[in-house]
Amino acid sequence: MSSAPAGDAASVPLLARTVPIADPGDLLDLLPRPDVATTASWVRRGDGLVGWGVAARVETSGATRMIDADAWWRRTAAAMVVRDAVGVPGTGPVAFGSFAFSRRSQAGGTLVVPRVVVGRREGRSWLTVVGPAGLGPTPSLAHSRGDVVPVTAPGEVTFADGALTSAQWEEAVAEVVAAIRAGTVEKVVMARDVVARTSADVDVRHLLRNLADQYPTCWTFAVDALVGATPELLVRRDQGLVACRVLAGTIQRTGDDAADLRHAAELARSSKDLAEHELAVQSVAEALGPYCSSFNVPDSPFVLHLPNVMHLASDVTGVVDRQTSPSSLALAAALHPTAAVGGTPTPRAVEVLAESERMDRGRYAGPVGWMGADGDGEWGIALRSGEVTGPRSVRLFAGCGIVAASDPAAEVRESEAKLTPMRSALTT
Ligand SMILES: C=C(O[C@H]1C=CC=C(C(=O)O)[C@@H]1O)C(=O)O
Repeated sequence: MSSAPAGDAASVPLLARTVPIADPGDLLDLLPRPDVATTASWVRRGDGLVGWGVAARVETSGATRMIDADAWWRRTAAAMVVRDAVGVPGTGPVAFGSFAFSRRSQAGGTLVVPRVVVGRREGRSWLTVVGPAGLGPTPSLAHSRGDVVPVTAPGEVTFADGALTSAQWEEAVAEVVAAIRAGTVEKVVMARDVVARTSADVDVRHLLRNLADQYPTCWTFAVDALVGATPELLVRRDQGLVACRVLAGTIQRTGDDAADLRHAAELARSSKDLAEHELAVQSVAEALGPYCSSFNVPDSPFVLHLPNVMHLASDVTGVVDRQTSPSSLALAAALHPTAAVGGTPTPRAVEVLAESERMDRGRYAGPVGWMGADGDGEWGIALRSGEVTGPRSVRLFAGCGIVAASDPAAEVRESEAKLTPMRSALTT
């Protein structure tokens, strides 16, 4: 684990000051600079948090990457001087994080405490500034933004195969279907990657703007060079309540509303998709059970409509157990990987996907989100996302739940539909 600059040995304590501000307009429009490494976002339907600059950060790795980050945050937040004049979830010091899908991945995990965070929740807006403790003027948004660099588009974009061509990936899916039919595993989520190259440098704000405009019901995120708009909430802990939005089972949109409504009804009745969905819901319920004093699992899923696809969705809710009181990140660690991104049974499915995909997923399909000093926070699953791997390159990912009834060619089409958000964020 490595941390900077407010690590354990920091001599000057950090001061986090939160002040109420007038409605600042669109949060994403406030981001002052194009740098992906120092820009943070977690925005849905205009509410959420954006941040920039780095007051403190930690890098973790291995099987304990989330638990180590959680412990670091507890120590770091406890050592901070906090002056919070707003006092709602998301005010005071906040850490944004993203974590690798696999404990074996080089990508490990990161928590970043931005220097500046602007938030909005249900009509209230605030500004938090984190820096070395000392007397200073009341934080102001204009001062905190500094010199604003205009947003730029990435120019010409070309897409190339990642680890596998789509034909090779289709073959790999067929082999996994055969393994499932032979009974060695029940469900495996198979992912693929595509590499985008741009003719101009990637400005993370351009991607965030397009994602938020096109997918307003998703959580538009940027943390440590990982960018996306996910429809799936791994876990939210908010004042003692826990919520998860579980997705599994997908059908593509056609653009014809009447046909899409018919397809939505078919999806809600499809035994293949309902079975796939049930495995995902069960995995969440089993992982959450020990941490909740009570929880509710809906009897049947609803159909979530997105511009590119429709999903079977279930909102699982609960009351967090007061005795253990795990933080939102500890809950994310307990839940990850759900059957919606790993498979069933999870340990075997994760082995199969690691062999079959022929790539390191990096932080795709890992937990991404934010957490406050009290442990409340929101962690999504980093789907419909890409990792900015260089000034002009982005690695895009998409995956599909494979069960015995899956058709490999249809899964290739589904993966293309799931790549659409990031492709069009780059090219629009
Ligand atoms: C793994 C992904 O989607 C998951 C989430 C929703 C529906 C899924 C499905 O129907 O296959 C996947 O389990 C992805 O978008 O990369």
